[in-house]
Amino acid sequence: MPVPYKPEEARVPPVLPSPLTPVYKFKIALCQLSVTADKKRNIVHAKKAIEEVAGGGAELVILPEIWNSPYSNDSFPVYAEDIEAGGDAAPSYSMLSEVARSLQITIVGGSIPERSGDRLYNTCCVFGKDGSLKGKHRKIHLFDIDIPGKITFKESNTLTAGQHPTIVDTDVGRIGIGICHDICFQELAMLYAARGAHLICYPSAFEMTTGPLVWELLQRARAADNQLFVATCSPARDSGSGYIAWGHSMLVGPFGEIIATTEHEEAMIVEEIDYSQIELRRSNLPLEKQRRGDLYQLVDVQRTNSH
Ligand SMILES: NC(=O)CC(=O)C(=O)O
Repeated sequence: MPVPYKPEEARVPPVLPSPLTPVYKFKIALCQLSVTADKKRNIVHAKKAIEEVAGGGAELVILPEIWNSPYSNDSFPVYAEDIEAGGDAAPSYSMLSEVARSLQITIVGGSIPERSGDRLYNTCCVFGKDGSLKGKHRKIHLFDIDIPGKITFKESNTLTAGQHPTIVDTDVGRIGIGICHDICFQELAMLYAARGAHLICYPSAFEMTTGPLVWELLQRARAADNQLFVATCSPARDSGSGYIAWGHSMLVGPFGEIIATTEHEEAMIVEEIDYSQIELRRSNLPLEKQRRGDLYQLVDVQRTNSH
């Protein structure tokens, strides 16, 4: 006898009730920053950029992956900050907290190398309008790649992978966080959607081989498959650096449509997000109801384990 299909059973319900009404508009900013080997300059530069976009009305600001340091295994240990210690041990982290508080905005603080005991992580901190740390995402999927003649890079030579998905309730909606290579894993985005995310932010640094191939494709797929907003933010391209970023930071809507994008130079985008588009898309094309939970299921392993 086939098991009867009940769509409501296939859905992993959100952990928390959604904090927002379905209609909610605000401005998001993507700061595609130039990054140098001078950490102090990078911090001052990022602060200025955040002030500039907040002046343009941004209530949520996203920075790039590894914005305070060159993207290299040699640099990660040198530029790493002890986020738990804070203060002088974490100047990039402290600046973000302070500027979120003084400007009363939410910041998805890109990522920085984090030192915790004898381990290093690639870590994104999310700050609320009061400057408090709302969430900390350690990159779950490390970027190890070997395409001979094109790119060979192994983050796992120095970094340890994070162990937890990160979803944060903020004044500008429920936000799932991934860092760059995390975008390649659809299950993570599905999990965030199932937990009620309105937006997934991926601070990123795609490079010159993967960038032209899959960067736009992955962002649009994550947004369209899950019918939510996706925002990415890359460093600006520096052709003289050891790791050359693709750039092309992007905001994608729940139809998979590109709302705004940069080229590869330093650039700031300030653009409106309207969360009512999520409801509209989901009523136009109710993927959640059409999903065949009798044939396949998303398993939320950590929720399952903790219950
Ligand atoms: N920094 C990264 O994780 C880069 C990446 O994922 C890529 O494909 O490029």
